Amino acid sequence: MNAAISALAEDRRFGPDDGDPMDLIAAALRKDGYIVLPAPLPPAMLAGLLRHFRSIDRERFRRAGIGREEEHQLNRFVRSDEIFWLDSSNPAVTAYLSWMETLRLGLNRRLFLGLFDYECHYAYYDRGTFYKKHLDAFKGSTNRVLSTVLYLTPNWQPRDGGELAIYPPETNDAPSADPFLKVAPRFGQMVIFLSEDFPHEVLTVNRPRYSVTGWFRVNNSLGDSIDPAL
Ligand SMILES: O=C(O)CCC(=O)C(=O)O
Ligand SMILES: [Fe+2]
Repeated sequence: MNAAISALAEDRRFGPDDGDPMDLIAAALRKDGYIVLPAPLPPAMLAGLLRHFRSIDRERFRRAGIGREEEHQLNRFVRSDEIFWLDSSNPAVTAYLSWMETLRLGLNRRLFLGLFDYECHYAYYDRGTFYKKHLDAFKGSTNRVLSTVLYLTPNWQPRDGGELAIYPPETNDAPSADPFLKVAPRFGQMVIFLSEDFPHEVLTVNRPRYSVTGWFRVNNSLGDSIDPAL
């Protein structure tokens, strides 16, 4: 990854209303297509999110599927996490969504991405679960532009597994390569990457893993069809 940004990110916490960090995030996305931010959010927001996450009954989480709504299917060989879609009914989530909204506007201003909205869910990976190598978006067939993952696993240790392995964009010359980066799902760490460009994989988890996964989307509405669905 971009060494300068990584060093700066280690150094201090990023806040989107901090002019500079927003420039750095935009510059990294433009140049590399991804960025890892070790601790962008205030500790109180992280604590509030984890408290909310843990307060939700496991029965309210759904087995995650793959594919878009109409062809939504469960495939436990591909992914075995459970998810809970978020709305703004909880104060910690509202604070998080408002932080992401500031980021959305800042990135639009700098990168002209035309990001239209942000959708996100909690993801719970129990011991033994994983998400095999996949792309979050296929060119031309989705409105997901940027993927974000915020990790909320307290006291994560390397033996706990569940790293996010990120692969280089696939080309015809090099259809499959090794991952070039493994992101630790360490409490408070966030990764942002171009949804269409980077195949990625959640390695097998050895201890319950908590995260918030989300996507900035563009609005592809044409005529009568509203996409994203409201
Ligand atoms: O939790 C992660 O590290 C990535 C999750 C993911 O790839 C997804 O939900 O699409
Ligand atoms: Fe993904």
